[in-house]
Amino acid sequence: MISGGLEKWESLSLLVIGLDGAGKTTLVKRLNNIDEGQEYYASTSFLNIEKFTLQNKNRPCVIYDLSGQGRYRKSWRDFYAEADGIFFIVDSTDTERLSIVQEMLIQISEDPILEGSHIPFLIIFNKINHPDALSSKEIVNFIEFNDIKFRNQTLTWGVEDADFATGYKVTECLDFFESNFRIITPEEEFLMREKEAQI
Ligand SMILES: Nc1nc2c(ncn2[C@@H]2O[C@H](COP(=O)(O)OP(=O)(O)OP(=O)(O)O)[C@@H](O)[C@H]2O)c(=O)[nH]1
Ligand SMILES: [Mg+2]
Repeated sequence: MISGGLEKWESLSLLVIGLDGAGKTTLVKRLNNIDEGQEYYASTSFLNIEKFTLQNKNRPCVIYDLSGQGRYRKSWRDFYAEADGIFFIVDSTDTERLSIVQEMLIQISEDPILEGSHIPFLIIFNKINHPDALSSKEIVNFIEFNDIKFRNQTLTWGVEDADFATGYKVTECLDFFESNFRIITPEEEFLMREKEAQI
């Protein structure tokens, strides 16, 4: 049965965060190349909003590309509640700031706004083709990813390496989002309410 809930399906929100210089805007630019004719309708120094279309299901998506500069990082959380998925981009060559990356990820995994949330949260090790890049395995170990995952056990965590400058693994990153985002349909909501009433 087609439900009224489909309206919400029409546009998904993808939040892209990570330290300054990680490659967030590069990803957004690349998405626009992939999907020509995208309308650009807002950009400020803190927030760059673009539209693109998820290829597999032809579903429109709004991407929120936030600035990663220190003074803006506290404002990332203002966008968590509305996000259908989050990409956290890491510069794999920026070994000196991996401890800051770890700190930011710990904060996110403990953030009450994301408590109980099931949205996909993909950590992307970008610039992987650069000669100075650490391997994804090395970064996973350094940031103690298992410990981070343990702090929030409902989010749909994932890791991926990528190289947005060349387009390597862009599709895989989007596939992770597309396969794991989840919107509760009115039918599911109805069933959940029924279950609650029975308890
Ligand atoms: N070698 C290499 N360089 C990349 C890659 N992705 C991005 N860059 C470069 O890294 C620099 C920073 O990229 P941006 O996309 O502007 O970084 P950002 O995450 O948007 O940074 P802020 O907006 O400051 O938070 C640019 O010079 C990019 O060209 C990559 O995969 N490989
Ligand atoms: Mg940027």
